[in-house]
Amino acid sequence: LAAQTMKQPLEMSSEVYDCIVIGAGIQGSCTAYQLAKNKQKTLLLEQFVLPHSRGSSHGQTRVIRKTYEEDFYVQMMHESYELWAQLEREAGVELYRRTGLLVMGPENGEGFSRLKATMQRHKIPTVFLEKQEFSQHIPNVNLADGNGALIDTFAGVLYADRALRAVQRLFQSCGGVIKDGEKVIDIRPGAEVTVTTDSGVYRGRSLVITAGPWANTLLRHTGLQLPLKVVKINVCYWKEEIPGTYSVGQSFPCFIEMEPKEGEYDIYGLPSNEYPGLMKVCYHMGSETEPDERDKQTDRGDIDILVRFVTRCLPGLVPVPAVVESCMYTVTPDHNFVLDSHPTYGNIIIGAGFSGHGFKFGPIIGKLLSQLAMGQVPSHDLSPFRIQRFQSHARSSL
Ligand SMILES: Cc1cc2nc3c(=O)[nH]c(=O)nc-3n(C[C@H](O)[C@H](O)[C@H](O)COP(=O)(O)OP(=O)(O)OC[C@H]3O[C@@H](n4cnc5c(N)ncnc54)[C@H](O)[C@@H]3O)c2cc1C
Ligand SMILES: O=C(O)[C@@H]1CCCCN1
Repeated sequence: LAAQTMKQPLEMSSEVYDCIVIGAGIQGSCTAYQLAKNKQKTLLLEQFVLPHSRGSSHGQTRVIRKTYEEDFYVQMMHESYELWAQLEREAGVELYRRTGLLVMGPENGEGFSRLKATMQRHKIPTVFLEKQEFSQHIPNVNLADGNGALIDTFAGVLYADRALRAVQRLFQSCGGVIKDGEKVIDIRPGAEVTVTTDSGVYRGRSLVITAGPWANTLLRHTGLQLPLKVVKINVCYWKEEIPGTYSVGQSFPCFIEMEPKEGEYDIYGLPSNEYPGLMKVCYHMGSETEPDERDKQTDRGDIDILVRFVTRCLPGLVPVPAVVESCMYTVTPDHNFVLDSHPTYGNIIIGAGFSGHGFKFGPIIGKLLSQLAMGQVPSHDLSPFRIQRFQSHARSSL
């Protein structure tokens, strides 16, 4: 009996991978695919059995847009759109549906003005709507007094779950190995990084950590902690009084309401599509949570804000959420991503802190992290995403 219950030592695989990627969310899966495409022998490790709904990449839809205030995001999105189209061709599935994105925000506010200026500077196809023509273009939406409105005409919806599956399949078809249901429990840095899971030991010449809400849990093994806040998002679906009013079929766009009230975060919505008769409208922030105990977080303050917004602005919806699902954001202090090598170990690459807006960048982030892992010069300027910025932030606030 004693022999039966005795734990076997974990076996070290004789194989040395060019790269090991931890975390098979959208960022890790896209990175692994780029590496395999570049003939790198790549292992993708995932703690849960795939597919799962415990991280940040599950659910049927995400917004894709170029509507950003910052030039660097617009520049990355130019290429990301091309890479999504390439993925659609390679996988033979539709991943993007063009719907347009309506942005409403305080007309003379800083954020909305900056957004308008960036759109014009980059010549993004945009329609600027005057107050008096708004309801003719966008029926069943009340534009708040003092708000301006614009439409990014190439924005739309990404089919998220389908995209994740497609990328993982493409990775495997290039010879990549996925081991799911294997949780990484230790990382030993070195010229060859040793990664221990609950069922095996693996070695890689480089390591990419794309662990979403668990980034800091893993980084602890490397002596690094980032200022990341994990929040639970209540993903709310609202019933249409008349089914189809806000649907993709009726060409209703995605929308963002910037800063609905001073001190509040954005509210955004996607046309009804995945659940016929239900429209997704969410608050762009949530309450802090432990990633392993997400559903212990039961704060509904965000839902109260949404009920007020829906009542005021979307009169064709029943102002009580009909379905509430859960997801998590991993938020940095400036809401910009972390895309960098580890400050001490150059062959450990980190993709983290996607702050609730990273899905649309998946393919370009995959390309950039794979370039870092292969020791190449990244093809976009990564200075806004450096870990170093947090140190100067801390110092300047002293
Ligand atoms: C409600 C909601 C709405 C959003 N809307 C949009 C949108 O409209 N547009 C947009 O662009 N973005 C949007 N986002 C953001 C986007 O979905 C995320 O930025 C993106 O999914 C982050 O992906 P990730 O791969 O970093 O994280 P994750 O998907 O969480 O992947 C990390 C993976 O690492 C695994 N892992 C962690 N620890 C270990 C370990 N020890 N061993 C093995 N595996 C491990 C996890 O299980 C997980 O699968 C939204 C997010 C949410 C939650
Ligand atoms: O990334 C996006 O586009 C969505 C909508 C706006 C808020 C963040 N999430």
